[in-house]
Amino acid sequence: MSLVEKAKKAAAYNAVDENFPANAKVVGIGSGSTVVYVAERIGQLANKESFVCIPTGFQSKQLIIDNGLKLGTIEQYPSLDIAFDGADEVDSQLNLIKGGGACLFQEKLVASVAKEFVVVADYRKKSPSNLGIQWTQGVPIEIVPNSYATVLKSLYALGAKNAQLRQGGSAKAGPIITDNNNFLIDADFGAIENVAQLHQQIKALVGVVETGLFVGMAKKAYFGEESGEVLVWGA
Ligand SMILES: O=C(CO)[C@H](O)[C@H](O)COP(=O)(O)O
Repeated sequence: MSLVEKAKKAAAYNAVDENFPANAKVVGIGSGSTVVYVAERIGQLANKESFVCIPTGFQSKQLIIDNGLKLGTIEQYPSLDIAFDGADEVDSQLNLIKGGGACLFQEKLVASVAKEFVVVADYRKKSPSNLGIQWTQGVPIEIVPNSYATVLKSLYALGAKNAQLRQGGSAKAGPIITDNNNFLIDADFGAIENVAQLHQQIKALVGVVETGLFVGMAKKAYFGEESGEVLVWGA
């Protein structure tokens, strides 16, 4: 197992071991490569029949099923005891950039209704100061497909240095389609001075479904370090 992979696993296992509520009934499972280890660890719990897991997308749903966990929907369970998810970048205030894996909207929906939201990541995700320094691919923004041209134009007006419709690359000709049948834009604003304000400005654009800026939502962040230790930010 590579150093990065070991770091992801250590962060995920620690986060579950230290935060999983004994009497949890509804648990959010996020998306990405680090959350794979969250689902694995939760799948090892002796009481796994006593709670239901809510996914943040297709991959997440498969993780829940593959680990023998009970699958539920956010429509059935609109309030969660805890949610775990990865991040693309985390600042010291626990603001996040998310959506690198294109699961943005459902990830925010699940996190927004969880009593506790715990982030799991490897050492590369820590921002030295502002968001946008470590993750330079741009802020992911989920949009209604036919609004892409107007939203792109507006993002440049808001100060984006670069904004691109995310393409499927060799896996798909044309833009990526999210789990909610939307498009994604990645907008690079450089180092973000005011995360909350930028989120509000982008969110106000017609056609924007949700931004990948998660402001003041996470309670804790667990980082697997290169040394093998786990660093915890937050309460
Ligand atoms: O936001 C996400 C998906 O949209 C992921 O949580 C984020 O990209 C982190 O992924 P990984 O754990 O693979 O680094």
